[in-house]
Amino acid sequence: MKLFKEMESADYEQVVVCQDRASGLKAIIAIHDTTLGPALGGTRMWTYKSEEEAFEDALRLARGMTYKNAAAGLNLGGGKTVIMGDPRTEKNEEMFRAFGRYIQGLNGRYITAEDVGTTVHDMDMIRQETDFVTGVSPAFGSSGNPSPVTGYGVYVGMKAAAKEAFGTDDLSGRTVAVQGVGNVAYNLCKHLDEEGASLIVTDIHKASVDRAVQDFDAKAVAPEDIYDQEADIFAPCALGAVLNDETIPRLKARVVAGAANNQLKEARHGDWLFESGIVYAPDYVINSGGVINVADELNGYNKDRAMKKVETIYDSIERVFEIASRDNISSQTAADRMAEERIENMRYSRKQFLQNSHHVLSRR
Ligand SMILES: NC(=O)c1ccc[n+]([C@@H]2O[C@H](COP(=O)([O-])OP(=O)(O)OC[C@H]3O[C@@H](n4cnc5c(N)ncnc54)[C@H](O)[C@@H]3O)[C@@H](O)[C@H]2O)c1
Ligand SMILES: CC(C)C[C@H](N)C(=O)O
Repeated sequence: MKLFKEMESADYEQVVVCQDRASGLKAIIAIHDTTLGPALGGTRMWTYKSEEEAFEDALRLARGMTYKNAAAGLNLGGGKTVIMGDPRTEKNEEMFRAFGRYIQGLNGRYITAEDVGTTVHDMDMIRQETDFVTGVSPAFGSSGNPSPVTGYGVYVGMKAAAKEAFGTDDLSGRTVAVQGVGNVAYNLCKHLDEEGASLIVTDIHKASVDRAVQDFDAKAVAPEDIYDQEADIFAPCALGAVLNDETIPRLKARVVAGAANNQLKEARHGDWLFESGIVYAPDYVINSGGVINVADELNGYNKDRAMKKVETIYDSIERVFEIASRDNISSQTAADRMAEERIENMRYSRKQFLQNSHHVLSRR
């Protein structure tokens, strides 16, 4: 990979490579854009096949956070970290503390939180070395694990997408096929089950599938078969790039609405969904509940305030569909326009020099 060329292509600001031999830390912090404020985005720990794959993931996810935070109306830019390693076997306290020190060295340009492979406990270790971490234990006055709130936000956004497709946001009697029943999707399934939806689930970990079958009377299918299910809604809640040349023709669902980041393999797959009449809830809009929740910590966490803001995901999804139908463009392009417009407007309105500018972190 030609790093500078890649950074130039989407105008990334900074990439920080962190290495600590004693703990085994190998981390890449990617900061995409800080026009709106410090870059907030989680830390993913994953067994990447190569360094190149890790860099690509960090860059893509960081850019996604810029759009997510902008579309959610947060005064935050976008960034993300990936740690190379197996989250089940290669974690240790020293690793997260070394990582925390690197974050502290960025002096507030980047704030972290959970993502796939990291937990509240990991954030607590990072917190020992830096002020710039969210999603730590509630005992510290923090919001804790963001996944239940992300799951609730996806549920709220799914209702808005259902309204667009079926004329009603009532999910009772609907069938939802869920790919990956991990932290977020388990919580999503809980809300769907309570509303009376039927669930079809899959996961590469049998224990996760068994839990959903037992708790929600879900039907289990093999990971490869999830795209072919007779369902009203397909909810991708595992990893990215699952909407692609091979899978889109297999979908029977009228709605795609799920938690995973970077669901479209390429931008043209969003156009394809649009042309096929499939209502797609753009990933970074529908899955913004977690970041909305942890961002509230920067003002001193208030759960009611955070949840009220999470409810606005319904309106944001509706707004995206309005723009899409007004301009005859895909929902993904509409969401991008909405986010880019906000960033450009703020870039303009913040152009005056101020000696003591009001910074989100100055309230901490
Ligand atoms: N946790 C959050 O608050 C949050 C916020 C926004 C977005 N997201 C995104 O949502 C997704 C899920 O996050 P999570 O925190 O629930 O992670 P998680 O690791 O708890 O859950 C992901 C699940 O997907 C399963 N999985 C992986 N590959 C699969 C495959 N090919 N087929 C079927 N199942 C597969 C895993 O076994 C796991 O159970 C990720 O893409 C994440 O980036 C999470
Ligand atoms: C809670 C977060 C700051 C990040 C979350 N993993 C996301 O992708 O939105």
